[in-house]
Amino acid sequence: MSPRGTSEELRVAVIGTGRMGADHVRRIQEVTSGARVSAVVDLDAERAKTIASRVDGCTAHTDPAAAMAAADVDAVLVASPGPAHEATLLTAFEHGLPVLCEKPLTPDAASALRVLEAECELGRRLVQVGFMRRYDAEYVRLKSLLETGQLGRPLLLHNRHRNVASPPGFTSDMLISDSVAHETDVTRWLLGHEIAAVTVLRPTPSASAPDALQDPQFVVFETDGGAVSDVEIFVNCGFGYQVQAEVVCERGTARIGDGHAMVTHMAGRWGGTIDQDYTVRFADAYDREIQAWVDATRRGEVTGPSVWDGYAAAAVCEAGVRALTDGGRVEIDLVEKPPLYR
Ligand SMILES: NC(=O)c1ccc[n+]([C@@H]2O[C@H](COP(=O)([O-])OP(=O)(O)OC[C@H]3O[C@@H](n4cnc5c(N)ncnc54)[C@H](O)[C@@H]3O)[C@@H](O)[C@H]2O)c1
Ligand SMILES: O[C@H]1[C@H](O)[C@@H](O)[C@H](O)[C@@H](O)[C@H]1O
Repeated sequence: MSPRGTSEELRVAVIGTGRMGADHVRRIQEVTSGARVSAVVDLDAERAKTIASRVDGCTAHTDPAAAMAAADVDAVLVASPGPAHEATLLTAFEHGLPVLCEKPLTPDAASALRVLEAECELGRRLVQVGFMRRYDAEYVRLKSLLETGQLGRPLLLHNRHRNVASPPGFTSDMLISDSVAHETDVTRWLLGHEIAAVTVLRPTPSASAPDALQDPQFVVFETDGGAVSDVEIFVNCGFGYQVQAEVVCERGTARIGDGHAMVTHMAGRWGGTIDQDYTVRFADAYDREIQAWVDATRRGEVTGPSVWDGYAAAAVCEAGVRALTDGGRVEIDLVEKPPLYR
């Protein structure tokens, strides 16, 4: 039963129908069971209308609050840009609507903390944050292996995060706040530690990077559990979308993301293909993430990455941007974890 109690299927309002939002509309309609899109919202009215016209009975809006007030909306999927998330989340709280909020929860620690305080005020979780790597089969296997304890204590985590090319308007700060946001969550989730300090090294930028973009960057996290996690972020690597992780433990190592699913031998060469973007590399993870959210919401539960995870990631990214700008090592000071998230 849906939370508003009127429909067997979860009726979802998708807010922001750009690249991710449009893909999630398709996913909910064609892949996910137990849900349908009943409303879409975009500041661009034409865009909202075009996406709505693909779905029977779906209404188009330009104002998120109007969509959330509609009687045929049980839950909200937020896929607008990060700076718009706080206002939408607070409105969803007023209506008691469960939310799947694309990363980042919000772009900075202060706004993330306001969302956290508002959810604590409600006294129950409503939000799952879209850190979809937690639903990727390879990451899940790596996490399961670490949990068996066979490899011993994790000492180091090496992450590589490469995009073919950065979109227009992508800034040096965004390599951290938009891209490394994923590795802040992966580090916290895989190791079960909070990130206590961050340092960012700046190699000479690639000639392929657009003007003035500091690309690549090398980010080093120190965790409160004594581990070190490093991230190569390179968003104009040109050749493919690559996300890799290797954990070095006391008694062995484990590595994912080599993309060796199929190896071909032909014309004097051997090798395979490399995915070109996240919609392909993480397609299965998005499918599982949205299905898990729909299933939990229909049971009246909230699972997955929480507002606390979103807040911690925002605080680490903010410190990372400061480390990039000012140089040196920046410590992260989180508020005490509220009981709602323990
Ligand atoms: N999990 C992932 O791997 C992943 C991948 C890409 C993007 N994202 C996240 O998804 C979100 C959207 O990214 P995108 O690449 O689709 O962006 P986009 O720019 O393609 O689309 C954003 C859309 O939101 C609309 N919009 C802007 N402000 C709005 C508001 N206040 N209310 C309603 N609509 C509004 C814009 O008109 C646009 O159509 C971001 O938070 C981004 O970080 C996550
Ligand atoms: O917003 C996108 C998205 O989060 C992708 O998963 C990541 O690889 C990109 O670097 C980022 O710009």
